Amino acid sequence: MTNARAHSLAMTVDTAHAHADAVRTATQGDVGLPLRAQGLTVTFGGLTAVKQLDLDVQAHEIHALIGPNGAGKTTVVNALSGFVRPAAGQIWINGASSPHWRSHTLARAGLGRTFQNTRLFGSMSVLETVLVGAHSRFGGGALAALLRTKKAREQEHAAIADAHRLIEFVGLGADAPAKQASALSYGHQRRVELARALIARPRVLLLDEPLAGMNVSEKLELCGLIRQIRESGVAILLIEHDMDVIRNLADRVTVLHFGSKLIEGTPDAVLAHDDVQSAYLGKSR
Ligand SMILES: Nc1ncnc2c1ncn2[C@@H]1O[C@H](COP(=O)(O)OP(=O)(O)OP(=O)(O)O)[C@@H](O)[C@H]1O
Repeated sequence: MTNARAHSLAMTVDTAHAHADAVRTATQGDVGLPLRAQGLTVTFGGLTAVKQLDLDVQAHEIHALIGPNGAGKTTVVNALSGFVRPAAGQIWINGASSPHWRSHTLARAGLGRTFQNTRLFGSMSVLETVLVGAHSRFGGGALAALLRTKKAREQEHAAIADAHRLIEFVGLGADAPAKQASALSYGHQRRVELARALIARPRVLLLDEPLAGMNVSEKLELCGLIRQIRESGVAILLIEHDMDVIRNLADRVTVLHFGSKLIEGTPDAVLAHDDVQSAYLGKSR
């Protein structure tokens, strides 16, 4: 990595520090759940896309968020990850809440995400792309980066070592770090995205349709990887349309319908429920 790139990486960290107080002064939730949302409401003009949603993601669980097209799933993930400002409601990450969550303060509090469509930057290598995700971890700020302090150098070395480890963990080959990320196959790009999210050491990871566009064997492999991520201690909120994947992967399922929670429970119980059959699967009772 060039010095200029290392500096810009560390500079972005300083912005996160500017908002750290918001997290530090946050009210402590009464629970240390990786993620809790209460009364979450998101509006777009006259449309209420998410209504009064209560959602908990427990430690070590894969929690699936399902529902028909337009039910509000992506909007929930966008609100939970600071990309959309909720009209109402409160979000706790690891028991901490803030009235002003932004994506970088959420990341520092322990929340990571991937996107419905891969977002990899033009000419960056896999290693550089993954390192972009590390900025929320760094301390020291812009001055330390400019002065190339010992601490800044140590953090950079630790992040690079972590990036290599994670690139291997997500199943990319030994030659992957130097490759251009955007030139990889679609399935491999999704793995790069996972490594980029994991390097921030999240306690909860929001995955928006991580298996979309994959063939059956790619899906199976990625399901295995998602399980490994859960086993490594990261709780997961997963948006997914494939019911076989839900049955296979999820510990708990929340069904959204017109922005509200229809039902929550185990995959078998939820998918067998009459309301889900009619509302989500389009079957008549
Ligand atoms: N930025 C926006 N501006 C206006 N309306 C929006 C915006 N984003 C989402 N919506 C609307 O909010 C509702 C919920 O959309 P959302 O994308 O969250 O649903 P979804 O359950 O993720 O759907 P899908 O399964 O098709 O991805 C829809 O009616 C959608 O048109």
